[in-house]
Amino acid sequence: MIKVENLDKYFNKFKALDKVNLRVKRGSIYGLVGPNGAGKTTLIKHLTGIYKQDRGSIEILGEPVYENVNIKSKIGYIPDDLYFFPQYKIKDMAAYYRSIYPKWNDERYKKLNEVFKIDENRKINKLSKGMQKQVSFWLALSCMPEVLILDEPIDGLDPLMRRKVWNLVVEDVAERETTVLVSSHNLKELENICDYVGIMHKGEMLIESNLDDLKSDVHKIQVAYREDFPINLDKELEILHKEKRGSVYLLIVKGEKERIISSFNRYKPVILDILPLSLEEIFIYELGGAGYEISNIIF
Ligand SMILES: Nc1ncnc2c1ncn2[C@@H]1O[C@H](COP(=O)(O)OP(=O)(O)OP(=O)(O)O)[C@@H](O)[C@H]1O
Repeated sequence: MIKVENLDKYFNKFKALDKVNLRVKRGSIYGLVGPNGAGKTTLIKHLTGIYKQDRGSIEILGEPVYENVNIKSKIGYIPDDLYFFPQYKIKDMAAYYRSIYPKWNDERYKKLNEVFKIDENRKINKLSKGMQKQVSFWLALSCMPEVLILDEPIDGLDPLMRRKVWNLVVEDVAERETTVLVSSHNLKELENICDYVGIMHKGEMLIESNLDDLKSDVHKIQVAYREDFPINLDKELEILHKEKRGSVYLLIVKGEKERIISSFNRYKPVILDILPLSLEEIFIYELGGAGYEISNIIF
């Protein structure tokens, strides 16, 4: 559905995207994460046909996006820096969208007014930042997009509205098989809705994976032994992080869960707990492996 291959982008001599690959399946939700300046917005601007790549290819629904009006009309896009025409009321902007998006749906527009309870006669530039974000969702979803591309979409929304918006997105995916790519720094919320995750760093795609696979490959372990920590375990296991808190060791270990448990059990621990890793912890650990300074961050 969305396919990016070996995408390079330069801003003058600065390489903002370096051989980026990305695949998003139809009807799935893909979370794009990465530290500030990683290249998420630059990548998104290629997916929406705003930027032209220097190298590589970008296809949506099997076609290149750049200067492709047909494909662009099937994409709903919420940028991080919203733009509305000055002086436009919501209903004017709706009329504009109606004129350029062939699948615009008036019934849906009216229905969504029950969620986004804002008078359509209000001037958009006079609304608060969060209300403008609501309007952008209202309009984007009324276009009945096949692909929804969201750049920091919940920024500025209150907690209740964030939930409502995520519900709408998930409903859209379930009912219409909409394909969603969303960039966000809110990893807790992404974790609840994403099927796939791509972690970017310094213009590269560090990891692209199914969220469940990503989570089942790394484990957080609390373990205590009567004696010292068995040194053999340091060799047997792929230990990514180890610290001592009182008599308990806290470790991040990569590998198959059953094998890890049996290794720890061989040395008869007095405490052994395996805890799931959150997306936030995976993000921090993976970036640490890529040279991002994480020494002041405690797992
Ligand atoms: N138009 C531009 N001209 C020059 N450099 C740019 C331009 N747009 C982005 N960059 C640079 O490209 C890099 C990636 O920026 P980008 O906005 O894609 O990051 P991001 O991952 O979206 O960051 P954030 O999480 O802070 O929004 C940054 O170093 C940025 O300074």
